Amino acid sequence: MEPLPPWASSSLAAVLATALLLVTVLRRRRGAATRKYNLPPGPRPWPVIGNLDLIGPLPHHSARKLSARHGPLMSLRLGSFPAVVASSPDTARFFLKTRDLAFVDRPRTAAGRYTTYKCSGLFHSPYGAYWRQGRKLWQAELFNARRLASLEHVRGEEVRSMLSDLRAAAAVALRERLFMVNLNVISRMVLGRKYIVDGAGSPFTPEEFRWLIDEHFFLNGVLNIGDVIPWLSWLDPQGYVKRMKRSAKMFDRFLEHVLDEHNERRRREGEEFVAMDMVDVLLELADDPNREVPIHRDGVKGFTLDLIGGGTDTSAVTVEWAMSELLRNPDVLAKATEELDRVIGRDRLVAEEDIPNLPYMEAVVKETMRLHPVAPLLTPRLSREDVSVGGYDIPAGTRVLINIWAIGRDPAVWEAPMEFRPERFLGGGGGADVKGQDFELLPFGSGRRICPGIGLGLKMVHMILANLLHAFAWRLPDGVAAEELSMEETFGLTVPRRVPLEAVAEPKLPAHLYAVAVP
Ligand code: HEM
Repeated sequence: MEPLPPWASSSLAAVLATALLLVTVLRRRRGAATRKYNLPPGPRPWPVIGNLDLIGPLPHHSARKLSARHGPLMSLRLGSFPAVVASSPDTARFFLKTRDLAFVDRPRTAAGRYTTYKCSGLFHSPYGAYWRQGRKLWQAELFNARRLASLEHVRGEEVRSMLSDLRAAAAVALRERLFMVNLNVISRMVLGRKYIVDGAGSPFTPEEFRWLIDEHFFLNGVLNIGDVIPWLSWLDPQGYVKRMKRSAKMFDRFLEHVLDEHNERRRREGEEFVAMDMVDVLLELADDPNREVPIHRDGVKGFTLDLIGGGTDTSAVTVEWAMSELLRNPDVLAKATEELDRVIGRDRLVAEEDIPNLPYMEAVVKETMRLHPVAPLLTPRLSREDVSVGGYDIPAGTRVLINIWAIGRDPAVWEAPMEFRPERFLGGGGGADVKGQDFELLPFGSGRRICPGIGLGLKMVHMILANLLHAFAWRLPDGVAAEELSMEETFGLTVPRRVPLEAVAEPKLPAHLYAVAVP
């Protein structure tokens, strides 16, 4: 047996070893277990831990290696639960389109229970009337085209503010800037102001708030042993549940403060009240007595957390990967810059309405999402019923992982897949799209659970990346050769670079374009 992966502490390893021994002995006594289902091929599982020993710190890499041996539809056992991994466009299509409804549920996790009000946001919500209503409301009320357009000035102002800050810096660690610009945009769109910067009246200092957000992201991305081996959950061997309860309590204090402030304005303004941000909209929706399923205060807080969680890290991580690839591929960087000079000129910044006129930039974003999807295994689905495919059975209760990272690097699907070549998306209609219809490129997922923030996410990534390239000439710091730039990843709720990218930015536009007055 291989050594246990890093998620296993030594006390946990001792508990598991004892349990493993017991279960093995009991099994021998009972005789070989009868196999009811004809599962897809996969590695033989151990009692108790299943195949957890084969999952390393980068699960999408481990799964790809295993799939190369067992095939594009592979069985695994994750602790107590059966799982399948799809790693070809055809198998992805089967789960996300052909039988989407059978695989639309989510596994229950401690993070959903403790960090988002017993799964009252969309992300962790089980399939059912509450989730269906939530999706409709996101589409119709929060992310409709009119609302997104009406908040364009917020995105523009915050991007400008980031450019202004960058102008004062020489070598920059981009990640923090990218995280902050996205958080500021989301805060203003969702909460009405930038609580992390402008903490006035907030229960936390900006530093505490920043810590809280990091903790929330971290805890939503961990592999919590109690989720896969439920009878060990009472032990909380990694201490994650304790941390989840603590951060949830702190976040709740913050969200209560936000909701109180919003309700206070509604009371004060009475008939004159107009919803200014998404929390206002959510509170109005929660007040509607004709809702199919009531939205309680916890629901408003759960959706708000989803908006902050979904909208911050995803776009920041994508832009950091794009900048890394561009700095490693100077010819691609030169072509993207040339397009910006030609289409925008040097006397203004890039606006959202310019994006459709920048096909090379769009191709750079697609190519980044092919090689560096922020959620390489999408987010786990759960089968709601027994399903058969290609002569194999997938029992109800199976976790489904779609390895879009492996699909993006499959030589059977992509020519020279390891090369960063945006040109593959040019000509002939732009090649595959990212909106869930082309199963070789699924950075936002597909089907009923497709990312509901796709419109905002794409706007943010394009606006930030295009303006970074337009406003500055970029290079790696002295002594760092392009071909030596590390492209290692680290796994969590998203998959960012292991080592944050550092680069040197030299302003190239007239000084007045960097001047801002942001509220
Ligand atoms: C570059 C930006 C983004 C990327 C790459 C991305 C990617 C994803 C992916 C892969 C999923 C899982 C889809 C599936 O299981 O099939 C997802 C779900 C989700 N995303 Fe995004 N996302 C982005 C931006 C956003 C934004 C801006 C928001 C909201 C402000 C958001 C909110 C959500 C939510 C709430 C879900 C869960 C939906 C559900 O389970 O019904 N995302 N996203």
